[in-house]
Amino acid sequence: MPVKSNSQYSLRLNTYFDGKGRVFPLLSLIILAVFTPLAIKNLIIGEHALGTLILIFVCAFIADAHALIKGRALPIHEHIIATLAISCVALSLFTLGAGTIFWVFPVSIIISFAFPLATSILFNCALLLTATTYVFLNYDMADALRFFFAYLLTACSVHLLLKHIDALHTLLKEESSKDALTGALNRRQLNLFLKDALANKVHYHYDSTLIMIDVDHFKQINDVYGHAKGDEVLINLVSDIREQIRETDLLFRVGGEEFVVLLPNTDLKTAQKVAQKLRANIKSLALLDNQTITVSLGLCASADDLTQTKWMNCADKALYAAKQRGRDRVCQYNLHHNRIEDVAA
Ligand SMILES: Nc1nc2c(ncn2[C@@H]2O[C@H](COP(=O)(O)OP(=O)(O)OP(=O)(O)O)[C@@H](O)[C@H]2O)c(=O)[nH]1
Repeated sequence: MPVKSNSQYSLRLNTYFDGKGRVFPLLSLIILAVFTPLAIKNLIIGEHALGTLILIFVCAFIADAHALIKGRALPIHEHIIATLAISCVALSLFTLGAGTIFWVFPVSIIISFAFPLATSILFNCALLLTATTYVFLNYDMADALRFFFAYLLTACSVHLLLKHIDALHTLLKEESSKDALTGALNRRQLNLFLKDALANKVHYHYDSTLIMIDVDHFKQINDVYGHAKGDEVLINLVSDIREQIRETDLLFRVGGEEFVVLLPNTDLKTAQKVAQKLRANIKSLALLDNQTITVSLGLCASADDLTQTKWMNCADKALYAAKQRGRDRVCQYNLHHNRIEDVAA
């Protein structure tokens, strides 16, 4: 199994772990500080079942938070933790009485903040039904309805707030991953994906190839047609490259008119064909009225003992050679012989 094979549109987003996951460890500290003394108090006053249940809930929450911080799989399923939380509230209501009803609200908020949406809705409904039933059985219908709507209002407000935070988080993550002009991925993303590609090579022997692309004489295009036209050329170039490559290939903008295409699980031979196809296609595009646009390309395939920096440097050297040898061509860095070779058209 490769480490990652994300399409560039999915990026490396995981809202639950990136967004709510950040709240989870902090929440676990608050839970530890508030609920541990409460559990001990219950054990001291003889409410052993309740005290023990609260302690189990705290331990389960801390165990998951710890795993999350360490980047490991969560040892306790979220449904178990949410069930423990609701059981604590239900047991305290039915053993200690109505005064403990106030715990319903923080527990509802903890469930909403800590767990994914489906779990949050499911367990909030369960908590709402349990607590409303308690109020109805011990008071009257009017109080039960009052409680029902107060809870509903709280849960819906928290849900709306979280939805808004999630949307902002996703937007922020997308914006910080992409180049604002062309929408190609940025250099930060490149470093992450290079790391994955090299790990795939070492652990699973999957070859990946880097293609570095630089527009020829781009300064001249800016000088003759203006900066705005230059921008338009870059935007069209990116959308054309995207059309030519596979969904799983990744396109990055690493400089003004310099781009990198990372072809995961692709050997050098296939990458040579892709590079020549990109070069020929860009040349055939009518991006400017009276002038053909050409690009130079440098290739380098992954290897076991390669670092990210060396990989980029070798592709860059191949690109530089393509420029030196007359532009509008593809060169590759041969890591076995440490030399740069022309790639036949
Ligand atoms: N329109 C536009 N131009 C940019 C952008 N970023 C960088 N440039 C321009 O790209 C040009 C790059 O010029 P050079 O590095 O000299 O390279 P070149 O003219 O393409 O020449 P070779 O690469 O040697 O073929 C510079 O004039 C930069 O101002 C951008 O976002 N938009």
